[in-house]
Amino acid sequence: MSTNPVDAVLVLSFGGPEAPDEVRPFLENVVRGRNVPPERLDEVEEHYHHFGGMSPINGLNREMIAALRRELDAAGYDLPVYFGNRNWHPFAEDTVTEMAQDGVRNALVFATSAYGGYSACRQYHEDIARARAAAIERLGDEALVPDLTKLRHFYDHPLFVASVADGVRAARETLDEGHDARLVFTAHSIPVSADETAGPPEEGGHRYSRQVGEAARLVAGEVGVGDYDQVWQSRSGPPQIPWLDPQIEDHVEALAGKGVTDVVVSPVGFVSDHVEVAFDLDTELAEQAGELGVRMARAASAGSDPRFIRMIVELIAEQVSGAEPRACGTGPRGGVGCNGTLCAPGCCEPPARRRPST
Ligand SMILES: CC1=C(CCC(=O)O)c2cc3nc(cc4[nH]c(cc5[nH]c(cc1n2)c(C)c5CCC(=O)O)c(CCC(=O)O)c4C)C(CCC(=O)O)=C3C
Ligand SMILES: [Fe+2]
Repeated sequence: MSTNPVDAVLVLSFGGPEAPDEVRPFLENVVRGRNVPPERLDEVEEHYHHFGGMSPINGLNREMIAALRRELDAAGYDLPVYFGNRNWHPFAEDTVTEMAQDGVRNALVFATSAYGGYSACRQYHEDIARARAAAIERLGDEALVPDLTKLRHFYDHPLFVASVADGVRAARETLDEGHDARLVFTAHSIPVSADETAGPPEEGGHRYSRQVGEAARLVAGEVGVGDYDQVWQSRSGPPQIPWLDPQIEDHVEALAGKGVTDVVVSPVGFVSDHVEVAFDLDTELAEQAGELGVRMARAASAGSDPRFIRMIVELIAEQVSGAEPRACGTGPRGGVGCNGTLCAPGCCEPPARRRPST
């Protein structure tokens, strides 16, 4: 923890290309050092070109930041909000250097993921450490570079749950048979081995899938649906490596086979309608559903709801003024670390780098 008062907020996200010639270099950044086959990359490149080489993610994050600035002002917090990414401009390295030059000493980091796990949490701690190291190298003085404390997981925050639930309610209204529609929650699949090591070792793993499951349960409860499904999407990596299943496309096919005609799909695993949502669900899955004769309504993700922005302010208040964390679930929670230290020792070990167990 820093001894300086909190003097800024950094919104840290995944990043996405904003022009056709940025797509390939962006993808190379995403998969650097990972086991993603080139054919998969070619396929994903096409998803981005489907939208003119432009991911909506940066624009959506800029809108989120503008709303957060207004909400912080309204709550009486005089904190500038910065924007940095893992995989594309504005890179976190450049933003943290700029923060140092602006005299920021102690910032809170809101990472755009609700969950634990290597991809959803630990990698953001790594981004923070890398960005600070770059700024220290460029400025030649560690004392100039701000301390950065990542805010906690928020998958069970009542305002997150309420935002996702409202999306489900609105989607249901667009279907004639909406109230009988099958409710399906979806989140990004990860390798089974990564889920096994998600969370601190003493917790026994599976923090990511347990938190996603809990978020789905809480949202279903809020909209009064007892019977729902929670599945996975956007699998990559070689087919012989197991990832969390079922995939949503297989699941919708199975539902159609059972005679289901109406489906509401809620992307509870994501905070905004970026390419994973706009292509994998709104384009590909919607087309498949149409061919199967299934009417599909995609629920909005949480990030577009004003209560989501109020939630970010509450997470900030937890750190600035010791406000009591609000949570409506019973699952494991973590996410907080300063300057890239992990939530707990050995938390969310990436499987590929795990030491041999002999
Ligand atoms: C858990 C999780 C989240 C949710 C948490 C969070 O939001 O942070 C997430 C979000 C996102 N994933 C995104 C895009 C991509 N993810 C990829 C690849 C991968 N994702 C993984 C996991 C996750 N991903 C994993 C285990 C891989 C395999 C390679 C690796 O281990 O890294 C690839 C490479 C090609 C492919 O394999 O599909 C792309 C292009 C975008 C941006 C979309 C846009 O540009 O609008 C966003 C928000
Ligand atoms: Fe991803």
